[in-house]
Amino acid sequence: MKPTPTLPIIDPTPYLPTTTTPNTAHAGDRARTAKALHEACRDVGFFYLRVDNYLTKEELDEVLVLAREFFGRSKEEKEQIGLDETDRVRGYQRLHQNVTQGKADHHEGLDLYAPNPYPPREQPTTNGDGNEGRPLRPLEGPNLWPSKPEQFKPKMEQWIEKMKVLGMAVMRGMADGLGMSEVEGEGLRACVDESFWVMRVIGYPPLPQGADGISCGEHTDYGCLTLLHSDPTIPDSLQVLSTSGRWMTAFPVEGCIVVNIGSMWEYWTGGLYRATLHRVIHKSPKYRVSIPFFFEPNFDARVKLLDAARRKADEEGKGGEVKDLGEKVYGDYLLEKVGGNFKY
Ligand SMILES: O=C(O)CCC(=O)C(=O)O
Ligand SMILES: [Fe+2]
Repeated sequence: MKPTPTLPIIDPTPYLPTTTTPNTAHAGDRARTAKALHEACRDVGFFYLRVDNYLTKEELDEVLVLAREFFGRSKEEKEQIGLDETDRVRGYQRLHQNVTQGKADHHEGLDLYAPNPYPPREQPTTNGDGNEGRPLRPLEGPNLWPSKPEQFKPKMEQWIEKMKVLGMAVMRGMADGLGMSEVEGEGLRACVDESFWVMRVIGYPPLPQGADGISCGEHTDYGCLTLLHSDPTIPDSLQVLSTSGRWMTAFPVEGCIVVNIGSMWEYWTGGLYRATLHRVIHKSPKYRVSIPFFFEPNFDARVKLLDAARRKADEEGKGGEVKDLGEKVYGDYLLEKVGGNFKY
């Protein structure tokens, strides 16, 4: 018997763009989705998002197959696109190179980001031998793509485009869920319409037998929405901390991805919505792959308490729980965070 899902399942279809623009979904369907998003973000910070109306089974499967194929290639080949080859943030990270709270994680990965976020500046002076005179700043370099498997880059690029649209649809639903006016919704969307997205392709070898290890240490995500697609055949790896303080397993549900909200939503809602702690403990014998896509604010977005969040909290008798956490420029926050992520 299949276990009952521990998280709510939400259908974003009424907010997805359709061939008839704008989406002519029934207002009642939108309201149901918006309410479900609000409750999930307020109560758990995690939910399942139905994507089987939006992505074919083939699309869902092929990116995982390509990820698995990439990790199956030789160490030398993978290290050719290692983090050290560019801005020390984009690229391949070997097993144990990623660190969470000072401890090495038991996974390897490939990190991809939206293009260079910095305004153009003068070309670096050369140091006489034709080499550039200054190192790249973090995030300044190009993404490093594997040349094999050949379909990796084009298929992942298609996935990125699909996830951007999906992220925006969820943001529309969340704006309605908070009771935002049309103008307020526009304001929120203007903070994410050029999302400085991040995508990680992660490979988890099983933890050594008998070890009490952790594959990815407990953490909250930094940004806005994490859209996580992982191997549906591996039941019990991702764990989410429930409000009662117990770890619960977010096992994969067919036709769904797992979504959680990051710290930026805490700034937007003064803590009404929570970025929930989660971790990965992968013990089963099969190598696990997962592809979290982080739909983040624009690099220069100024994130601060939304009036709508205050109103909503007051309406629900939770006004006292909302704390103005000040303003964060998303890109600055990201740079603070990525600096501590790796052991070089
Ligand atoms: O691989 C997973 O299931 C989760 C990964 C994760 O939490 C992260 O990369 O932030
Ligand atoms: Fe995470």
